[in-house]
Order: sequence, then C-alpha cells, then structure tokens
Amino acid sequence: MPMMPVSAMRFFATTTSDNLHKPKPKTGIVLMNLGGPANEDEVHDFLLRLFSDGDLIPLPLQKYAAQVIAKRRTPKIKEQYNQIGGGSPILKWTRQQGEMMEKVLDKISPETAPHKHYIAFRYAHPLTPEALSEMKADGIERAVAFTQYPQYSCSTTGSSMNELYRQLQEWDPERKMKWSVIDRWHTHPGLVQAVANHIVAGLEKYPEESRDKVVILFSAHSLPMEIVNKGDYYPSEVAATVEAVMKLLKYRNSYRLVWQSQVGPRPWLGPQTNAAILGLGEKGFNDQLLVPIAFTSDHVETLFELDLEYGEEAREAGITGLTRAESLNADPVFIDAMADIVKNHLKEADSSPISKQFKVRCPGCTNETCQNTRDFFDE
Ligand SMILES: C=CC1=C(C)c2cc3[nH]c(cc4nc(cc5[nH]c(cc1n2)c(C)c5CCC(=O)O)C(CCC(=O)O)=C4C)c(C)c3C=C
Ligand code: FES
Ligand SMILES: [Fe+2]
Repeated sequence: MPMMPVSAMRFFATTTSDNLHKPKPKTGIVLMNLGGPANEDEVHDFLLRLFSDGDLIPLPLQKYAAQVIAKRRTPKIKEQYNQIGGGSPILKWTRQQGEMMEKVLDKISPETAPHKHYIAFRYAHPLTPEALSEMKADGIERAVAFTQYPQYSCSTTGSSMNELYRQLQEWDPERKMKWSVIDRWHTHPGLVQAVANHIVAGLEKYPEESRDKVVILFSAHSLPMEIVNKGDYYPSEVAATVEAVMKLLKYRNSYRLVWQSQVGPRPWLGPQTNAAILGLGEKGFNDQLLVPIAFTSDHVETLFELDLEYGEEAREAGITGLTRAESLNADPVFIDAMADIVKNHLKEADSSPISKQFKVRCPGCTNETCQNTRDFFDE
C-alpha cells in the first residue's frame, strides 16, 4: 500500500473523525419545555396545541373548544409577540444552553460521553416526535428526559412526560431506547447560585444608599386553584427555590413570592404580580426588583408581561424604581448547573430511573395517563 504523506494523513484524520463523521452520541439528553411561536405565523398553532392539552387545561369538548379559544385569542397574543420582536426567543436560548451543556458534560462525565441534546417542546416546534425522530436517526440507546422547568407541576413537566410516554408507544414500541427522568431540580445549588448572582447584579443598579430597601419580588407563573387543590406540588417547590436563594443571600433584603400570567375567569393562586407591585408601591416601597423564578430563559412573560405591561402600570401609578433581574439564559454558572444535574442523575439512574417524588401522583389526580407514564419510565 502506498505511504500517505504525513500532512495528508493529518488532513485526513481531522476531516473524517472531527468534522465529517462526528462520533455517535452515547447519551441523548432531551430538554423538555413549553416552547413558543418562533414567529407570528406560528401563534395560532401554538395556542391550538396549548388549549388542546387536557393535562394543562381540561375543557368540555376539548377539541372544539380549543379551536374556538385559539382562534379568538390569536390576535391578542400575536400583538404581544410583535412587541417583543416578532417571536419567542425560547428556541434560541434552549439550543445555546443545550450546546454549552454538552461541552461541559463531555468534560465532567467522560464515561457517558459523547452527549447530545435534543429539544422537545410541548406546544411549538421542535415537538416531541421531531426530537424522537432525530434520536432514532442518531441511533440513541440511552436517553434522559430532562425537564427545563426547575419546579415540577403536572401542568408543565407532567404534561411533557405524558406526551413523551404517548409518543414513545409509537416511536419505539420495542423499547430500544433506555430512558430515565430528571423531573425537578428546584434546590440545586448551581441554580440557586445563578439566581442569587442575577439578584446581586440587579440590586447593584440601585444607588448604594437605598439598595438595602429594595423589595425583591420573585415572580412565578400562577396555577388555577383547582390544580393547587388537587395537590400539585409546584407552589411548594417554587417557595423552596425562593427560600434557598434568600438563604444564600443571607436574607439581605425584604422579599415576596408573587404569581403572574393568570388566564381566564376562574380563581388562580395569588397574590398576582401586578397587584403586588401596585400594593407595595402604595405602601411606600418604590424600589422593587422583579425576579423570574420558574422559567430559566426569556419568554413572552418576562419580555412582554413583566417588562412592558407591568412596567407601564407601575409607572402610571408613580412607581419609578421597578426593575427586573436578567433571566438565566446562557449564563455559564447556570450551564454548569445543568451539566451537574445530568451528571449526578446518570450516576444513579440505572437503579432509580425516576425520582421518589415523581412516583407519587397528586392525591386528587383522576388522570390514568399519569400512572401509565410513571409505570413506563420506572423500569
Ligand atoms: C412554570 C411555568 C408555567 C406554568 C406552571 C404554567 C401553567 C399554566 N399555563 C396556563 C395557560 C397558558 N400559558 C401560556 C403561556 C405560557 N405559559 C408558560 C409557563 C407556564 N405555564 C410560558 C413560559 C408561556 C409563554 C410561552 C412564551 O412564548 O413565552 C398561555 C398562552 C398565552 C396566552 O394565551 O395568554 C396560556 C393560555 C395554564 C392554564 C396553566 C396551569 C394549569
Ligand atoms: S394531575 Fe398530578 S399526577 Fe395526575
Ligand atoms: Fe402558562
């Protein structure tokens, strides 16, 4: 066989192994989240999927009610996305987080490398079947469902898990992929540290002499009281994140946990964020730092609702000191936390594919899919 010149060998080695034939991923990590319309044209279908989801909003005659409500609501929501640049930035952030996490994981967990992230949004592209199709093409045998909601709710992570369970019956009936689940990580030290850092940076924007008087308003997406009363653990887990962050900050400022984004006329968990801002303003607390605590990247609820809508209401009421801490987005401290969560999970996952907390259904749950999902992933 003729000898290949050294320079050509080097070229051959780099092009084939590094660029052309990336090694087959050993561990697939599916980042699961709500998703958002990438542009105005996707708003209707996003809302239709959302209102069709009985795990989120059970409606009589779900299919038809969803069509009616989605159509009616589309213009209002289109306008909101218009005002934040035309679409949701969640796909951009999730991709970036996934790529950065892969790199950290390959370093800190070489035994499970190479890692590859996939994205499964519940109501926008890429949807769960798109993630599964890509994973199948890559020949993934070991998969982790990694919720991107730090705190577990049956309306969010629970709905995504039920959807994954349903889709897997079709996509992998022979169960070639081995799965495990990261269902919550609301007190992970890296998450707590990253949020605390963003609060410190937010407080630094206030003059030093009044910084101690700023009230920190942790704001999370609210839940309908029916769901809370069924036993959904999300409110407790959000409160646990808040306490862990404040403990790390040595309770340096006053704080409150408040709830945003309620939809429709039925009762939701309060106090509502906008009412709390105004109520505290009336009581003389002009300086308030809003901190998104249940969603890790920017979305319409931070960029439109907190920044534009509530910001304007506050200004009209004469509150001049309302600001918002940055979302975690691609903060390296947060990315390290994501990688650490996956690494720790993979060490235990063979003996415990799902957490003890995930095994317990809401005391008031009547949805049998919730049990089927748990049985399926607990094998
Ligand atoms: C932790 C986060 C979220 C929880 C809990 C949650 C529960 C929940 N949401 C609805 C209804 C709607 N949510 C909508 C949008 C939306 N929801 C979240 C997060 C949580 N929801 C986000 C991040 C978004 C926006 C996505 C984006 O692009 O930024 C909407 C659609 C918008 C609208 O029509 O107002 C609805 C409807 C319910 C009923 C619920 C709990 C049962
Ligand atoms: S609704 Fe919570 S487990 Fe079914
Ligand atoms: Fe929501």
